[in-house]
Amino acid sequence: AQPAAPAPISAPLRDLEIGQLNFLHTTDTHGWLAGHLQEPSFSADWGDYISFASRMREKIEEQGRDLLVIDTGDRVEGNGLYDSSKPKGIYLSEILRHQHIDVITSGNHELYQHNTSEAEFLTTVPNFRASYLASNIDIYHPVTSELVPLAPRYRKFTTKNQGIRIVAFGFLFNFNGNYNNTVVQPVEETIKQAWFQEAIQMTDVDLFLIAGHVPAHSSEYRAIYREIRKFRWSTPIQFFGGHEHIRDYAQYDSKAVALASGRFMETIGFMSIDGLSTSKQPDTSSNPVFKRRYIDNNLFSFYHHTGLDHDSFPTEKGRNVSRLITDARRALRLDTVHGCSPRNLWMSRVPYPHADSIYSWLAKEVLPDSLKDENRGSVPAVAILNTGGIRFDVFKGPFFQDTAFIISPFSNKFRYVKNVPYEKVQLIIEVLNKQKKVLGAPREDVASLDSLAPPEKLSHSSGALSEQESMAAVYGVASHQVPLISRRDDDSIIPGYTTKDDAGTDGDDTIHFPVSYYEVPNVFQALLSADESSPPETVDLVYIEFVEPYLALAAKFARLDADIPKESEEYMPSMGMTELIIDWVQKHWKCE
Ligand SMILES: Nc1ccn([C@@H]2O[C@H](COP(=O)(O)O)[C@@H](O)[C@H]2O)c(=O)n1
Repeated sequence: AQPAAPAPISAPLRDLEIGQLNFLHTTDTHGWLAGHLQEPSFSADWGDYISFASRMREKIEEQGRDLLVIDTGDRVEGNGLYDSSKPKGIYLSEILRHQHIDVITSGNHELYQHNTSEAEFLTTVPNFRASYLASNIDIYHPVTSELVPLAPRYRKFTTKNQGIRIVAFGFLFNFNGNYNNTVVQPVEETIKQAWFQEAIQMTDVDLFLIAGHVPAHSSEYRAIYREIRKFRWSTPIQFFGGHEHIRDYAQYDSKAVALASGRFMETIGFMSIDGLSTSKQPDTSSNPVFKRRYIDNNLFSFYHHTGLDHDSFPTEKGRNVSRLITDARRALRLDTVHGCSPRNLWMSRVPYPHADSIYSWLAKEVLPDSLKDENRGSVPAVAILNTGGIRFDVFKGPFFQDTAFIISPFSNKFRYVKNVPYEKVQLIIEVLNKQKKVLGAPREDVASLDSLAPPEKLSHSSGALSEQESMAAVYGVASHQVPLISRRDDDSIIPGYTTKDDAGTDGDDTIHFPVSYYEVPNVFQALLSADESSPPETVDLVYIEFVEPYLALAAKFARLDADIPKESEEYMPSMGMTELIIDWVQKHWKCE
């Protein structure tokens, strides 16, 4: 773990059930390779994970069984370790590559920017060679400009000890917010292609392995499942997914399941399968048994599951990688303290608006104080920001350089349109928050207004949680994420994930009591340079650039006669959201 990481807190644990074939799974790590330095439950780093995978492999292989390691993308954007270097990501790929990964795929965040997908193509794909799969992503080659697959479409391999014959794929959900140097083919089209048809109709396959940056419960995975079942009605299928940042498990039939393993290095997903046919014992009538576990990413859990301790657990490679992370964090000055937060500020543990909501803090304090374009003098303005642009909570106490990138990693700029009636702005906000879809939207990604909000909200609208569970979540019953820990006086149980999935309520390795979850709107607004007692007649409509396509459609819906992409200009060009927050904290949150 990192020198500054808090020690994990002991808690009651459920064991892992080792099978014939076992998996460790990460997804949506978003640069959190140092682990969580303010949360004991998630305080292990990528070096510890390397030791964990290696020790688990030793334990499993001693029994003649197999272990595969999977990562399903969104490794970038979301933490100072990735976002604060110039250029972004110069330390991350070197740290990542030391983990042995058997199947690795791309997420949407690897494709938002031109240079991110090129770095993927030129560095991460070669680093992981045959393990990187891209079944539905192409890239314009940086040198030849030819459209080529980002990585191989699929891979057939046989496991080392058991001889399990696997055909593996690597998918991305139907994403179209990518920069124009990549092409993401819709999953439903990809599965009609000859290469996919040939791959799923191969004989001598004991398991189809679908890794992807795709929610466990999703139309994309259902389409793949149906296509495979048309030809292979009884071959076991193991899906690994992500994107919604939740722990989730879907049972498609008795031989086909999907696991999603959370976000931000909070969770190491574990799966085991028993009863598979193998090259040594081909038996098509096998009845596999699937077991899943969501491991809290901390050393207490790792020691328990490996049966090792402080001295026997770490591997040399793991220790070296932890050191690499420490060095990178030092070079990036991520421990620099800009101020001290007087209270916790939550994304979804309190409703919005609320005195302890991070969005209320931004809307009422940070933006009115700091978002000002000198060229606009005292013209009143309303700023519209998507809640999904804010990625994490702020904890009471030191506000580090890293904290700024953790809560606001994206390099989105502000833009504005002049002279917009205040009433129209309010109508636009209502459309963005209340309408499920903007009517007549020309592009699928733009149509889904849920993409403006944090990804966890998607699981509520996509049905990963039942309506009842979703309501329970909104009313603060279901758990979602864990803030700074305080033990309940009466017992050893600490707050944390209490996941409910298709297999029940026993998935989490650590037994927790739940924390509350409230749904947030898609966008929130801040009134700038205005007398709050009476609303202005017209305002500058300021917005964070990620919302532009959605805003343009909502504006049409609200009958605002303006072509927003064409008529808008940069607002306060010198500052992005991250710098603005740092600046505000330095001025307002002195440490005592
Ligand atoms: N430049 C960006 C990129 C993304 N967002 C927000 O993040 C969401 C996607 O994140 P996932 O981890 O779910 O893939 C996206 O829908 C936006 O809400 C952003 O604000 N700016």
